[in-house]
Order: sequence, then structure tokens, then C-alpha cells
Amino acid sequence: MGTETPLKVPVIDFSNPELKPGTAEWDSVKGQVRRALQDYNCFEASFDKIPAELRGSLFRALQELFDLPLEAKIRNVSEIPYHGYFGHPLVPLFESLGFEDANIIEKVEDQTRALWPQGNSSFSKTIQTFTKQLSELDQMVRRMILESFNLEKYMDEHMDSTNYVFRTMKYNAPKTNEPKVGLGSHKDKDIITILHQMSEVDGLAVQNKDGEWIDVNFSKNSFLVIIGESLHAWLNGRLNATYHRVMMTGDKERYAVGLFSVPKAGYMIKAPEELVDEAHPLLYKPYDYVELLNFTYTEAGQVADTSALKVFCGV
Ligand SMILES: O=C(O)CCC(=O)C(=O)O
Ligand SMILES: [Fe+2]
Repeated sequence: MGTETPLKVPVIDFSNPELKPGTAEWDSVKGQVRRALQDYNCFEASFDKIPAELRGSLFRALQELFDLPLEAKIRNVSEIPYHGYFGHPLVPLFESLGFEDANIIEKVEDQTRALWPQGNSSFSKTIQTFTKQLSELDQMVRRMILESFNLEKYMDEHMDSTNYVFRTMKYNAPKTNEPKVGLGSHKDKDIITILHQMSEVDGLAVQNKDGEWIDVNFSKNSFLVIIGESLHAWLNGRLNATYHRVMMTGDKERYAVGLFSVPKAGYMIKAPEELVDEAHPLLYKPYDYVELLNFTYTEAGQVADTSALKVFCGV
């Protein structure tokens, strides 16, 4: 009672400069990734490729962004549900803005002008540079996952079928000692999400394969890799999407960011034939990610809640 060691998310080191496909180091990390995803549905990547100055600039950029008046923040809109502004008054503690194609400077500049009509080039540059650096981790992890299932032949198609959405998150302090929901338990609908915490205020928890909640303690070099439902569907259920939530206590706000690799509109997510057999019947009919998101906005989608994928295209 009270003496058990708290569960910890596995930490995997991605800092070795020798970490290149085909090396022994690569294969060792790939094995760790596969095991962690099987048992914990996620892992913490220790990744040192983001310079401290860039991290500092991003933190200042986030503060500048969330300090904008609400009438400016709600101009962060997208045709795709959940890709733009999300927050007050819908969810009390949480606010989030998104930048689509965040690795492409011109695209970020366009979206920045919606917030600052005169433009804000240092803001755009910071978001784009951070996305670009972090996308290296996204690509390494996805390459390892495909290799670990012997799906190399789908590598180019898989990589080319996604875009990057960069999301910024702020959670206001509830000013209580009792935990308050910042963001309720959910699974992301994308391929993978890489979460990073900017302020030293924890609150994120993830569920392992046994349904146990594990608190994530971030450090400056830690990036939490979680699985989205579209990867779960594409792998015909070989890996599970990660349930996660944010609980807030105390009087400090929490800032975080996430890099989402999202399937492109119009691309049909379809499990490769190698992953479908008698022991593993097809779980989901081919679907378009944007249509799945649109469905979650309908009444039926809201009722289905975390079962939306199954209701939408379950076999
Ligand atoms: O704030 C976090 O760490 C998690 C955010 C999240 O789960 C989301 O935006 O989907
Ligand atoms: Fe999420």
C-alpha cells in the first residue's frame, strides 16, 4: 500500500548520431520501439536535436499566441474539424490552435497572418523550424514501425500519404489541489502524435495495454510518441491507439505542443494484405481520415465517442 513504484513509460534514446537505417544501433532502437508500443501503446523518446534556443523561442511564441485576444485566436480556422482553434467556452481549462502543413514556411505564414494581419515572421519561422526538426523523429519512428512489421514495400506510399499539423496547447491553472480535467480521455485519430511539454507543469497521463494510467514526467529532451487510430486501423489492429488525458492541479498553467502526422484528404486508409488473414480478419473498411473526422462532428459520431472509428467503418 503506497509503497509500489509508480509505473513509468519506457524511455528510448534517439540521440545517438549513428542512428541510421541499417545499423546495429537502428535495429536495437527499432526492437525497443516495437516492444514499448506493444506493452505501453507509447514511449518517451529522448531526442536532443532541438537546440535550447529554438525551444526557448517556441515557448515565447506560445505565450505571445495565447495572449492574443479571443477574437484573434478564433480566426485560426480550418476546413477540417479539430485542426483549428479549439477551446473556450467549449472546454473551460483548455485552449489549442493548429497549423496545417507546418513544415512549409509559406503555409505557416498564411495561417499566421490570420492571427496577426501584419504578419509575424519570427513566429512563423519558429513554428516551421521546430516542426521540421521534430519531423525527423516522426519519420524515424514510422520507418522503424513499418520495418518491424516487414512492410518496407509500403514505406514511400506511407510517408507520402501524410501531412504535418502542429498544435499548440495551453491549460489554465484550476487553482485547486484536487485534479480537474484539462482534456478528457481520448485517442487521436492521426497516424502518430509526438507530444512535448513546454512549461514545467505535468498533467498528461497515458494508458498502457492493461488499462493502467501512467503519469508522464517530461524533461526538456523528452518527446512522447503516441499512436493514433489511423495507424491502428492501417496495421489492422497490430498496435493499439493510445488513450491519453490531461489532469490539472495547482496554480500554474501548462503549455504543450504536438506534432500530428495526419493522412491527406482523399487518401484511403486500407490495411496491407500482408496483415489480413484468418487469424487477423480485416477490422476496418478503407476510409478517408477527413471523412472520419467529419463523422465525429455528427450526432452519431458524438454518441459513438471513443468508438467512432468502429461505428464509422468497423467490419
Ligand atoms: O497536452 C497534451 O500533452 C496532450 C494534448 C492532446 O492530447 C491533443 O491535443 O490531442
Ligand atoms: Fe490527444
